[in-house]
Amino acid sequence: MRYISTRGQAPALSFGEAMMTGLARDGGLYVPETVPVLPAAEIAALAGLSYEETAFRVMRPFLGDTFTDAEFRRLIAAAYAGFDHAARAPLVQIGPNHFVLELFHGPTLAFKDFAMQIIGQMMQAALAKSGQRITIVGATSGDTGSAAIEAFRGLKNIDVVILFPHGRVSEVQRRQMTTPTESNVHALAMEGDFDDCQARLKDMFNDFAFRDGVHLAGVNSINWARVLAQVVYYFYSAVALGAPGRAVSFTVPTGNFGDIFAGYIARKMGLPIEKLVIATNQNDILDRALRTGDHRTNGVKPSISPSMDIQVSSNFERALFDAYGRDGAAVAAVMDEMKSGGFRISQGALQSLRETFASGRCSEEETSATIAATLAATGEVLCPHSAVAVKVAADHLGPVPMITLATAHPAKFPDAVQAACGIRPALPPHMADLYDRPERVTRVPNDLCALQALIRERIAL
Ligand SMILES: Cc1ncc(COP(=O)(O)O)c(C=O)c1O
Ligand SMILES: N[C@@H](CCOP(=O)(O)O)C(=O)O
Repeated sequence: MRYISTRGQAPALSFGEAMMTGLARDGGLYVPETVPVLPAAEIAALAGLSYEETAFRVMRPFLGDTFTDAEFRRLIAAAYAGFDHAARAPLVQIGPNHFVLELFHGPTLAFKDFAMQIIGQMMQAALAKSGQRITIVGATSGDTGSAAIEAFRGLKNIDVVILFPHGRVSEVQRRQMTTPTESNVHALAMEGDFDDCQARLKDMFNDFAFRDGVHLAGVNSINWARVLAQVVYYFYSAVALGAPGRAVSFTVPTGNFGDIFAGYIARKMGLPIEKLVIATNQNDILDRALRTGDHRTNGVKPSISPSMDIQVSSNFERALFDAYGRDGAAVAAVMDEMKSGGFRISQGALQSLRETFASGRCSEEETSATIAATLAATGEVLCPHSAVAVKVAADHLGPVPMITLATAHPAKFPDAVQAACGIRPALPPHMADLYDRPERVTRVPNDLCALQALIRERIAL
């Protein structure tokens, strides 16, 4: 199994190399050269298996010889041992043909734990073999950062530096990143929005002297391994509802397009997914792009679903790569246009995207109303991101079961949830004293040189 860049100018890599490399050296994203298809009988055989065994069978074909089977099983067991629900990702029915997949039972209460916990295990195993030391730099709109810190805190051979947009994450998210006491954790509150944080992160990857000097690694969904680990729960939930004998659709609250792209990979692997519905908040570039073909930013507007306050969705590039017939030069050209605000998707590419994806947008008022209505009708308390998806899913219900991804625990966004439905969700016991813990954070400008200097100084400590 080899991985190639969406821009066609970087060397093909093995799984292990792609995981440790992050962004391709031509600025593109790694994708599998070919996606392995699971025969229907193998998908049917997933029925009734544990989440861990499902993860082994779904991810194994992508790994090549990076880990032995026994080693990989051990890493998976360790990754999911800290989840507080036996099912790991339970399905809850909220309507006649509508199910919510709860992805917030991991240690930091967001879906990011599903991938970050296994990446943490895999990277540590790889580093134990190579003896290398790395600097992970991550950009976050709130959830990736805390999940990464949780997965890598206290490790001797890894520093984890997280850039988050100052004032644009919830208080719980911020405290999750600023209260860990381990000296290898560095939380940086940057001026600007998430798109600025992600742009500076990509600048760091594209500065080879810096990248090689600090042994830069990435755990954002830039990293193919992140996307792969998220493919598992599409299989796990669809099979629970009758796949491969019965098709399903998914609605996914979308920001950086990593989660829904994992669903796209599951579909390419043979999982019968009728539609993948992109659900956006008022930062609706992807909904506009799919409806009109015009992929153009109009500025990030802060919302009550802050983790989705994104206009430059990194993984959309991976979808465009397929939609443009895997033509790296064409992808590089549209990504170049993106630097000046946007581009028009070609008719052929748009048609191809529409075969798999549908989309919808949810306003702030609709988000709050959905939290209240879902609680009243079902007893389920949704976080604002999950509510965005439930609203959009409701507009796309059809004959096949709809699975809507609930991506974060409502207690991460207590103010928005309380304002919407009157209930202030409590943090679980392991985080009960979060508001009492001292914070450690550095304010930083949106300036590449200043960031690089600070990171060099920190990792020299
Ligand atoms: C709670 C929550 N929901 C949804 C999303 C969107 O996911 P993605 O960026 O993979 O599209 C994010 C951030 O990524 C998130 O933190
Ligand atoms: N919403 C995300 C943004 C980063 O996404 P990633 O999947 O690329 O890590 C967050 O919570 O940080």
